[in-house]
Amino acid sequence: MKPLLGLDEAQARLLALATPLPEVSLPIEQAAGRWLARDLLALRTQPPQPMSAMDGWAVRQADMPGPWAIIGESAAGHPFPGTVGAGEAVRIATGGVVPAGTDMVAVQEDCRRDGDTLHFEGEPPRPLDRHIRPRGLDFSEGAMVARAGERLTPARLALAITAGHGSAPVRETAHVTVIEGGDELRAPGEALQPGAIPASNGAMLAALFGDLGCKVTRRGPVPDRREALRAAFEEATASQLIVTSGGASVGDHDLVLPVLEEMGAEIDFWRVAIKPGKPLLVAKLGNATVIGLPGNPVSSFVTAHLFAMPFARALMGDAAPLPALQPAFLMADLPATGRRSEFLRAEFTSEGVMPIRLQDSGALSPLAAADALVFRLANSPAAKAGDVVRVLPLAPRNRS
Ligand SMILES: Nc1nc2c(c(=O)[nH]1)N[C@H]1C(S)=C(S)[C@@H](COP(=O)(O)OP(=O)(O)OC[C@H]3O[C@@H](n4cnc5c(N)ncnc54)[C@H](O)[C@@H]3O)O[C@H]1N2
Ligand code: MOO
Repeated sequence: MKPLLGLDEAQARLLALATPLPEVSLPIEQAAGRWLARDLLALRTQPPQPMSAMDGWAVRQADMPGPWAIIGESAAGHPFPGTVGAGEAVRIATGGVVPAGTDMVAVQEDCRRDGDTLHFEGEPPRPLDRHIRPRGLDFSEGAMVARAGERLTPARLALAITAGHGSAPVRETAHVTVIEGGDELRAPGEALQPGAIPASNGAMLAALFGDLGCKVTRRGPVPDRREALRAAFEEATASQLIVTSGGASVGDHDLVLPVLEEMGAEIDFWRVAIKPGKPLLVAKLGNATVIGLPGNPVSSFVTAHLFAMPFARALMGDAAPLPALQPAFLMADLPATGRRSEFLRAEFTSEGVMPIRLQDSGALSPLAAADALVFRLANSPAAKAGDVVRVLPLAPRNRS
C-alpha cells in the first residue's frame, strides 16, 4: 500500500481541483455570507460631513466657557442651514451635522439652558473637539472596504452598505450532494434491529454545508451494494461536490473506491496521515469532485472541516478557504504522536485549551462538547501542560 499523504500536500492537491463558480451580482442583503468576486471600493466618504458623537450643543471653541445665544438646531438628517457666529450655539443630536462655524460639541449634561441662553457648567472635553467625528473618519471615497475572496460577514455587509453599495458581486453557491452509506444505518427515529444504528453523518454534514450557504442534496442511507452506490453517484453528477460518508476504508463492504474505479473516476489520492480521518479519498467523477469521508462520525466531522468545507468555500470564491489555526496554552500533558498528525477534541477554558479524555473517533459526546481541535503534528515529542499548541477553533455554533 502507498505511504500516507501528508496533510498539507493532500489539502493542496484537493484545492488545486477547485475552480471558483461563476460571478453573480446580488442585491446586497442577499449577498450576506457569500464570498466577494471583486474588490469593493467605497463609493462615498463616511462620515460625509463632520458629525456629532453626542447629544448637546455645537459652539465655537474660542467662545468657551460661554454663555451663548441659542439660534437653531441640527438634528440627525436635518442639518442647520446657516453659519454659526461668535457667541452662538446650535442644539445638536448624535449623528447631526456639525454646523459651519462651529468646532466643538458641548455635551448636554455639561450645559444648562436658560430660555434662549446656554451656559457651560461641566468639565471641558479634552481635546475640545473630541465629540466631533471628522469627515472621512471611517473611510474616504475610493478606499478599499473589502477584497475579492473575502466573505461578506455581517460587519462587512454593514460596511459595504455604508460605503454606498446596493448590490455585490459574489460567486454562485455550490451544489453539494451528501451520500451516506452503510447497511447498519437507519433514518433518524426509526426502529433498530440488532446491529443497526441511526444514520447521523448525513444530517451533520448537511448542516455544516448548509451553514456555508451551499445547496445541499441528501442521498441515503445507501445500502452496501455496488449498484446502489453507483446509482447514488449517477444521480449526483450535476453537483460540483459529492461528499460520501462511510465505506472509505479497506473492508469487504467499503465500496466507495471500487465503485468510483468501476465508473471510470480519476482517483486523485486516498489515505492521509491524519488521526482521525486516515481513509480520506479524493476523486474526479466527470465534472464533479468526490470527497470520500470516513464513516466514523468524528472522522467525518474532522475531515469535513479539513477538506470538504474548504473545497466548498474555494468553489464559492473564498481566497483563504483552509481553517486558520491559532495558538493556545495546553492545559494537560499529551503523549508523543505517531506517524499521523492528530486533531484532538478539546474545550476552551479561561486559561487555555483542555483536551477531552475520550478521543474515540466514533464517540459523538466529546465532539458535541468540543470548542476546538488541538492540532499535533505527526512524530512530535510528548507535550507538557503550559506548552503553546495550535488549535482549530470550531465555529461557535458547534456549542452555542
Ligand atoms: N483493517 C483496517 N480497518 C480499518 C482501518 C484500516 O486502516 N484498516 N481504518 C480505520 C479507520 S482509521 C477508519 S476512520 C474507519 C473508516 O472506515 P469507513 O470509512 O469504511 O467507515 P465505515 O466502516 O462505513 O464506518 C465506520 C463506523 O462509522 C459508523 N458510521 C458510518 N456511517 C455512519 C453514518 N452515516 N452515521 C453514523 N455512523 C456511521 C459505522 O457504523 C462504523 O461504526 O475504518 C477503520 N477500519
Ligand atoms: O482515521 Mo480513523 O478516522 O482514525 O478513526
